[in-house]
Amino acid sequence: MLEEVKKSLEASPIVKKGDYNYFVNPISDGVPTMKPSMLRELANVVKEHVDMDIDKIVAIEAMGIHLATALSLATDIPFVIIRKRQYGLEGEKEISQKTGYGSSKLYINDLKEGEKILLIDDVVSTGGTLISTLNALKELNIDIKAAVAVIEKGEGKKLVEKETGIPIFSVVKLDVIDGKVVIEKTIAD
Ligand SMILES: O=P(O)(O)OC[C@H]1O[C@H](OP(=O)(O)OP(=O)(O)O)[C@H](O)[C@@H]1O
Ligand code: HPA
Repeated sequence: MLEEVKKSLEASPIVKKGDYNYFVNPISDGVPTMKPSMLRELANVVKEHVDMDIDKIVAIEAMGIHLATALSLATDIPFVIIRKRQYGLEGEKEISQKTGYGSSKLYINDLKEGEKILLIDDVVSTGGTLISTLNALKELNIDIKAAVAVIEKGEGKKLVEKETGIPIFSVVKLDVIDGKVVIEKTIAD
């Protein structure tokens, strides 16, 4: 199980973004090409391990979108996207997002108080994105039933859990060591 995912991650090229070692992979970048079998397996793993008694899947642009789409098709649960584009719709909430290599704004729309959601993104690294997003969702009184970062890189997941009190489900834990992706564990181990 997850052999294809592990192989693909271990083959990831590493590029520098300043001092940050950024791995490039179909799950986190759509580059190189994503195989449907790998995307399907990831959606099924999340579906099997996470409580799907929710009203909506919520994805973070950009690289949560294909994961949310696959999960939505596997579960018939609708999804909404936290966008990097501002619409100015009534009730829109702006978030400031900071990663290990950049920052931007995110915009939450179409989530109602008390709605049961699963938040999904591709990677948790420094934890900056999930901390600001989960805290904003909490301020909106959204009922966060689960939070998923398919790939856990480094130690940021623990920080997110400490800062938000929300457990993060991840499928693969990895790090970049000596210019290579090293898999530390997967949910199947
Ligand atoms: O834990 P962190 O250090 O915050 O890193 C994780 C975030 O970094 C990436 O987003 P990014 O905004 O770079 O790009 P994307 O538009 O390609 O998803 C990734 O998709 C996560 O959202
Ligand atoms: N690779 C891909 N996506 C990411 C990374 C990375 O190293 N860090 C945060 N998002």
